[in-house]
Amino acid sequence: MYRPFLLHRPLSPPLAWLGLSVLIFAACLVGIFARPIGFLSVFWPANALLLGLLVRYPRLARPPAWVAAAVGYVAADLVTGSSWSMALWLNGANLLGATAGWLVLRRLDERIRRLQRTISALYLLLAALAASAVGALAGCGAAPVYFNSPWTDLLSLWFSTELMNYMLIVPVVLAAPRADDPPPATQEVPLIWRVAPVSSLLLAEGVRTVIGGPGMLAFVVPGLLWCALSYSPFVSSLLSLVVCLWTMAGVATGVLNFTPAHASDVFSLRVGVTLLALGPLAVACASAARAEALRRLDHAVRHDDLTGVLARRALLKQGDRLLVRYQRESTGLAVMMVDVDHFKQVNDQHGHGAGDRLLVSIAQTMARALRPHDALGRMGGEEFAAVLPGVSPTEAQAIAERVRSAVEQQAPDPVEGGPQRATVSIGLVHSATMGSDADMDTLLLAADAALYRAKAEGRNRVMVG
Ligand SMILES: Nc1nc2c(ncn2[C@@H]2O[C@H](COP(=O)(O)OP(=O)(O)OP(=O)(O)O)[C@@H](O)[C@H]2O)c(=O)[nH]1
Repeated sequence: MYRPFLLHRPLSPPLAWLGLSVLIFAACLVGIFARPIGFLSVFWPANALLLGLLVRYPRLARPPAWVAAAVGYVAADLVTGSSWSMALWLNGANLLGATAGWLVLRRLDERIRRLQRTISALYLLLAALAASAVGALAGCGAAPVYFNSPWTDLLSLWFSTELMNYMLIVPVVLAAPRADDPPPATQEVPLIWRVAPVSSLLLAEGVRTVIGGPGMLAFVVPGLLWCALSYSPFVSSLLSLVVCLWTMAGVATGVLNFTPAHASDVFSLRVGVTLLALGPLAVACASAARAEALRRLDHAVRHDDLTGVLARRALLKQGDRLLVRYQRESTGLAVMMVDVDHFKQVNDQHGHGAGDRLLVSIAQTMARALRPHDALGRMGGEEFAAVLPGVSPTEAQAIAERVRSAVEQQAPDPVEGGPQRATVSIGLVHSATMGSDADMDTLLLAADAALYRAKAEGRNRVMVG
């Protein structure tokens, strides 16, 4: 069964704001302890987490969220020994930066925000640029006051660090799976192909450790692209986060054989590494958009566009599959053909629109009366069919009777002047009575013959073939 990564059931807002405060506090502590003494941290996840959560959960983004985040930020600074004035200045800049990014993303269509559109990566870059620029401009004046360094140094350091954090962390928060996501397409991909993309990343890591030099920064790009084509945007952005942070850590510790010659090269390195992640992110978004379009197309092809039940061909295919399986398991299955009685009169007396509405409501009533694993389809016009797997002939008859009675008792058309009552006639056959070599066509023909008799004997009844 598909397990969501993040909780779907929404927390009550006060609890969510409290959680946000605690999360920001913890994220700041992580950033502070990763911070080289007296200067800003390279890894500062708090702002990107705040931006990601505000965009992902619009219900959270109300004034108390900013207050909660501010409490988390300032508390973390105070417990680690910062002065009040420094805590207020730097965290005011943090909040302003995250707010700028939120303003860019907040009104976008949900699918863009959830990285399921090709354009998502560019919007994310725009938001990250805005957030980093605003945060850096608001905070850089603190450099001469608290760090005894020129404000321009802090401007470039803050901007490049923040750009990296936003570009790497926000996609992970936005694309993390939710409980109501459609289950991922179940393609039968052999294990070796599933692990190959991530293995290629590990290989590239090994190769670039040996070769070194500035070009090694891009050695991981083919692996990241392959991952983006093979995995979800969530997994792919998580891998980009790990690879890019590892790149920075590898350069800082000397494991990756490349040392920036000047201070300005550090800025260039950070921005370059960040932008390396943009390509795979764009590919992951485009690939998610394509997968969704294919899913919709497949759904449209397999379902009847008026009633939403299976289309004829899809029902026959599913019936064939079920027949093979349940004949082997010896319980067999039943097939019923259902035809709406005197439907022509509905069209003639109430109009085609009322006829369409009646077909939709009958399909819904039948779907409710059937069991969840029964297959219901529209064969054409006002004729439906259902395949009932794993039932005895007696159980099948009870289900068919339940369907007939549910339609007879369904509420009248809510539109004034619409049809008040509808009934269906049902022809039913069971595979056990048809011989072991009966295929779907044979069962449908027999069910159709039984339906014909149900009509002949007065309609609104079930006849067993
Ligand atoms: N509104 C609507 N009518 C449809 C649709 N498809 C077929 N029909 C109509 O369904 C009617 C079927 O009529 P008949 O085959 O004579 O059957 P009936 O009136 O239901 O009579 P019995 O089946 O003998 O009870 C025709 O008038 C078709 O035009 C549809 O998608 N929407």
